[in-house]
Amino acid sequence: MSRLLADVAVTRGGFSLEVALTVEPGEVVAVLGANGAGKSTLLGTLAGLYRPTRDEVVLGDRSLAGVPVHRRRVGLLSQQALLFPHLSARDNVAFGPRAAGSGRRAARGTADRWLAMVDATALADRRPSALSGGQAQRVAIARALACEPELLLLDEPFAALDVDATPAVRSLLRRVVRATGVTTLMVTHDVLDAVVLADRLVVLDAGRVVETGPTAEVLRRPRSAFAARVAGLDLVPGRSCPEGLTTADGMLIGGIHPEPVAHGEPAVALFAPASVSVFRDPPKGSPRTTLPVRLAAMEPHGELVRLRAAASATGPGWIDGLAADVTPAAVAELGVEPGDEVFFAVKAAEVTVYPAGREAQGGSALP
Ligand SMILES: Nc1ncnc2c1ncn2[C@@H]1O[C@H](COP(=O)(O)OP(=O)(O)OP(=O)(O)O)[C@@H](O)[C@H]1O
Repeated sequence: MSRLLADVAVTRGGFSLEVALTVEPGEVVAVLGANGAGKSTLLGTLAGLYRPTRDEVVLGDRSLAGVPVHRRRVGLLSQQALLFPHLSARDNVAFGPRAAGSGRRAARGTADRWLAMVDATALADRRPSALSGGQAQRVAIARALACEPELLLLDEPFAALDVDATPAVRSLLRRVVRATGVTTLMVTHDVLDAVVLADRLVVLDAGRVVETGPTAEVLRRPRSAFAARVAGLDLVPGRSCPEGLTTADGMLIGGIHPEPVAHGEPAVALFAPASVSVFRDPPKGSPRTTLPVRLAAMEPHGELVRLRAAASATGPGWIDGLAADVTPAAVAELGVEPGDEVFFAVKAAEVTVYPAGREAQGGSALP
């Protein structure tokens, strides 16, 4: 098992990525971030596909600076299985061991072991055109691992699969990654991938790391707006104050401090959308924090309806994306629809205020 130590900088067109990260031996780290945050660029840089301006990458005891793609011992699995169409599943998996110098029989033996590992023994003689998307991706997993990579890079490995195939391939990938103990970095848009597979999350925003931590910790206590959205929580950035948190534009969000935080320090207020009440008029005499919002969208969310807020033209930008989960009956009673101006209200007892993470302080998550 190998540790990955990476400190890379790369530019693509007008975009710049600067990321330092460590993946411990055998650890699975998921990289999350909005579209265009630089996730694929990071993976491609580690795979050796781009020429970085800073290239300090150490895998195990080897520096990968300037090492070409095929000598890195890095396996890359992308959305599409990208199998060689003219080769059987077995020969696809045997291709890497053959290229690394194994004899034909030995490489086929290796391929058969890996196909068994991904429950694809029965598919060994099939060409890719005779495989379903999920079957092809299982073969692609076997092919990536048959090269015995020291680092496995997964670029949205389930994104091209249909919803029925995804859970089985996801749990299979979890099983083989854990069984092999291969150090793994995975890009995903799906929080479920992160929850099922990843020990730790790294959140990218505009080419920089804005948050990192153990998966459960980041989802329970996100410190960046993106991680909060992924975790299904509302997050308001600001600075800690005795009553809760003050936003950059001076609004007070009443909340409790479950752990000591120095007043005036960068902090985030977190609350669950289900604890937000929605009103057409500002509730009078209420001890709640009341936020004027414009309704951007309404969508089903389990038994509830999720109302998504957009900042009004004159209101603060941090309101954008806040959510309230209310019952269908409440929506009918309110008679609201997208575009309406309404009020979100939340009680101080439902809001927790945490110090903002060190990584987040340099990022865009804070004012
Ligand atoms: N071939 C290219 N030439 C120039 N710029 C590029 C190229 N590919 C990507 N970029 C830019 O690099 C930035 C990061 O792209 P990247 O694909 O790494 O983001 P991402 O986080 O993987 O996004 P997504 O979630 O949409 O896949 C984007 O702003 C994009 O416009």
